[in-house]
Amino acid sequence: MFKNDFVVRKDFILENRNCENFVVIDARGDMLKVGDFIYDKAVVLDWKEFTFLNGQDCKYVGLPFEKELLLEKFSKYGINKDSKVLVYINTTKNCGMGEDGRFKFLLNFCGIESYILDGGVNEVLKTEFVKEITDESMLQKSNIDLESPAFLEYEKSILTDELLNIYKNENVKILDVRYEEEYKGHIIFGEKFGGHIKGSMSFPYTKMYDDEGYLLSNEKIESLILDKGISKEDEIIVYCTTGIRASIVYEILTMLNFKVRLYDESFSRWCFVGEYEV
Ligand SMILES: O=S(=O)([O-])[S-]
Repeated sequence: MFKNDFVVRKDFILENRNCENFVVIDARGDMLKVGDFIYDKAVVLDWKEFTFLNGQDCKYVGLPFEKELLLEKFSKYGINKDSKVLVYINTTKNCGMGEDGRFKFLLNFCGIESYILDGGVNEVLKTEFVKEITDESMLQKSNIDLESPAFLEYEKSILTDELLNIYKNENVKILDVRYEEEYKGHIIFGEKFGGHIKGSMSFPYTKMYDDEGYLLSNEKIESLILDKGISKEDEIIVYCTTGIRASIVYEILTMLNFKVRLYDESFSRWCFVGEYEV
């Protein structure tokens, strides 16, 4: 079992259910469909609403908006600085893509206390506080913002220009966390080319989970990273296609005290400007 104060299971829901400032996000967003079950008091959110998506040749695509704007967007859903937020998605077995990590990343950035539900929807179902989406009117489409600029946040993220300067350094370890077939050249999510950043190593985010979609233990995940020849002194850069899968890897490796930054412009942008290989 993965142990961290910010990775919780169903008991956390039961303990906090009646707290006024407790908000549960179902991060499946636009992927939800009729017949799905959600936590009965869940706020359904889609990561795209909180992410810059409108850059030419994918420039800055995947970066968050600036903090004040994110706070304004979250506040429309009853989430503010005093909230205690739990995020869940489908387990990886059912195609969860790390959206829980993405929201945690964004909420941390805004200074909002946030937690990831290990086991995702499985754990929600165990609480029995669920409701079924019975018709289309219960589904909402996310409000995509194509006007606001990206926030170029350097502390947790690395931008393309810096990565171009350091990606060949020996102590910089770049992890491609997409599916292995994408690393090997298969295009699933529309990047310009197949393949991976030259010199990067494949570490599909799904490796962090067991068959039921629960995170492996701290020791197991740590040894998967150490086995790649990466130490706690190395600088790790994680990337995927738009920064979603990489966000959950970023969050978990940060909890394990690795030095990690997120390349959220991702392989989509790298294809236009950087060296790649198949
Ligand atoms: O998860 S993703 O951003 O690579 S589509």
